[in-house]
Amino acid sequence: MRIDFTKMHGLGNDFVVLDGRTGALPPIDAAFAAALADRHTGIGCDQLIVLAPSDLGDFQMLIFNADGSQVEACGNATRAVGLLHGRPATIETLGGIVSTTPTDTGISVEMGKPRFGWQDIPLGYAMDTHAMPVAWEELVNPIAVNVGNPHAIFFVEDPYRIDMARLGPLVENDPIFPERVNVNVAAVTARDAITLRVWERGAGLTRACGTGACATAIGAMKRGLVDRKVTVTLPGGPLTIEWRGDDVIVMTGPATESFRGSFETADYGIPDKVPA
Ligand SMILES: N[C@@H](CCC[C@H](N)C(=O)O)C(=O)O
Repeated sequence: MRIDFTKMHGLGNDFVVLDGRTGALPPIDAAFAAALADRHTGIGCDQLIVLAPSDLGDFQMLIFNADGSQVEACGNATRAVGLLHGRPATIETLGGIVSTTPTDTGISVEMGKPRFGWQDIPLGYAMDTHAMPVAWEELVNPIAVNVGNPHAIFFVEDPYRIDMARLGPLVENDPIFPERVNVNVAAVTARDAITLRVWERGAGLTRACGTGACATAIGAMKRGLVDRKVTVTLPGGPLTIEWRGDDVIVMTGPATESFRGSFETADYGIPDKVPA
């Protein structure tokens, strides 16, 4: 079976998008997602995005990390899919309903409301996620913010001096985070500016992470370090994040289509059979 795909990115965080809104796709499992995402033997991407019909929104967006794990939210992919759709959309995700609107300055996304609180950890007690008394070498005292998916945010002097390739996986896979976690290292440089690098759960160091930018901005606001609207600059470029008075996070930034193509499912070990 031949399947069309669109290769897209948001600030260099790249996606393969499969559109199953009108025609059926074969079942997508973790092995298929990881095979497509492989940069040497597949198409290559940080996340595989699958669009499907929805009863709750205009359509549904399924998100798979490069390691094949299925996750709840992806900010950059939401902008990319908003661009693909070409007009305002409400999108069902595992993390909730998000909505996208094309604007003069890019695609704007209402990401929903952040969640904090207490996290039950496998050590037999609950921990306040606003200021977790834990450390991984120089990464200390994170705030954990859930914006559909889970993030730990560490405020540091210079994110580019942190050895993310070594410390990222240590934090991501620590049993204190039962669902694993996205690891953000951030420096507040002004009341409206943050510099950020993200080690993504299931994908490693990416050029940008939209939900990471949202969670980090909210974490900094919660700690009183910045105002309610900030520019978060990632290695791939800037995003604007606003925490509105109604508690909803709004992210605005660019999205780009790189190219379109098609592949044979048999080349990825997928049987030539579409569910009825
Ligand atoms: N790149 C994304 C986040 C993708 C999911 C994340 N790695 C997770 O496991 O939660 C973004 O732009 O938000």
